Amino acid sequence: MQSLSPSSGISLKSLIRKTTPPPGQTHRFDPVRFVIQCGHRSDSANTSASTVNTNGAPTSYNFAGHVGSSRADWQSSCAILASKVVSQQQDTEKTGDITVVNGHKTLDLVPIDNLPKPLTITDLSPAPMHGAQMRVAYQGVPGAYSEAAAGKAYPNCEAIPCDQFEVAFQAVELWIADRAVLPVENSLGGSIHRNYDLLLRHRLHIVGEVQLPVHHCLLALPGVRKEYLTRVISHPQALAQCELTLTKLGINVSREAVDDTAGAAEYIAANNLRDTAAIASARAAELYGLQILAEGIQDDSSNVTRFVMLARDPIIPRTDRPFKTSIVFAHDKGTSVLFKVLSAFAFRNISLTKIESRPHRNRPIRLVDDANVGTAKHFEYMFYVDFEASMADVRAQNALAEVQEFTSFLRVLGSYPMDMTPWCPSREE
Ligand SMILES: O=C(O)C(=O)C[C@]1(C(=O)O)C=C[C@@H](O)C=C1
Repeated sequence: MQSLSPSSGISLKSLIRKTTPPPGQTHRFDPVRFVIQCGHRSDSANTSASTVNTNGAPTSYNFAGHVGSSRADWQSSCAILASKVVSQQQDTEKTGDITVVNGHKTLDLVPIDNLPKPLTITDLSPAPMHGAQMRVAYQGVPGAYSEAAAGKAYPNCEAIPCDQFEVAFQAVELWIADRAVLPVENSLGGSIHRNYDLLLRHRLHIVGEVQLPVHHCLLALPGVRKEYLTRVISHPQALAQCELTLTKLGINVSREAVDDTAGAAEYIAANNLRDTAAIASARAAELYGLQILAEGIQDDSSNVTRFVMLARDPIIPRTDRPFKTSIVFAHDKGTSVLFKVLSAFAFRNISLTKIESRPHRNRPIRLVDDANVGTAKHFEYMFYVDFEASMADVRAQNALAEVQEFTSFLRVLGSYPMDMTPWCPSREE
């Protein structure tokens, strides 16, 4: 990955040069790719979601939905799935430059001049850039874990800092970046809900995943001691991941949320704050001239954040290595469909690796009237499921053909190689 140390001084203005996209590609995104609007059908066979990518090459997922044995057999064999809905953590909704979670106060970050500045919404004029080097958008400033994830996903990339997740999505859509690398879940802090919502709102495709061991440090200005601290600032996920350890260290001062971990370090350095510590990476300490007061302060030594890589076009799914597929679906009749959908995977021995539910923003409430007892108000959800199979695998195609029967909306977010990096939790990124 290209270094974003202060000496490199990449200016974001240079990222927005006016060039045209490569031949055969356009700025427009095909909203139908991998989106299947479906109704109920009695026959499940030969349903095909055939689409064309922007290079003109057909990308087709054929859902031939054949169910090989009786429904009663598989319904009983997968009954265990019914209780497996994952509980959710707090939302990390971002608004503008500032994050507010659980009443944490927010801060305005004062940037340091010689580091690349995060893209803002106003930088996003549709002015594409397409060079030989992969440009990868991430949320945060240099030294953020997301920057390390971008480097792990694309080792020789030019990492482009963005001030919001939304901006990273748009940077790819507008050809300012070739890929975005964004966190979706952490082993301690849970899901990054904002990115689930954005995955649905935008038309990018998941083309890969990286799992990054996250090794947090407590950083302060040189000479500052723990006793001087009146507050600890960081990304809300990082605060959540270190809560118990901070208490054990006797640091019972206020916690305040900012947009990203490295941004917290930058803020302390830029404002010469001697009463404030940041939770961030050792690389952030180096970049912003802070000392490490404590290392490895995450509540679990094997703390891992999973990031997804996003692109304008999907990759061709394969079967010669482990693949994962991510889908999102909803149903007009609410959550009763969930068990049926999950059983389509259980029946075919396809393991699920993640289930997430988010409010159905277009139709958040469903009213069910009963003349005798009144009106029930059910909340409506979008369900996100990751499963361990490639879309090139006939089992996955059959499972999705069946899912399509049970759902009113189904979209394949991507089918991509699983991160199979050998387990090395103590390694610092
Ligand atoms: O703030 C950062 O450094 C980030 O990259 C963001 C983020 C997150 O969104 O969860 C990524 C990894 C860590 O889990 C903590 C924070």
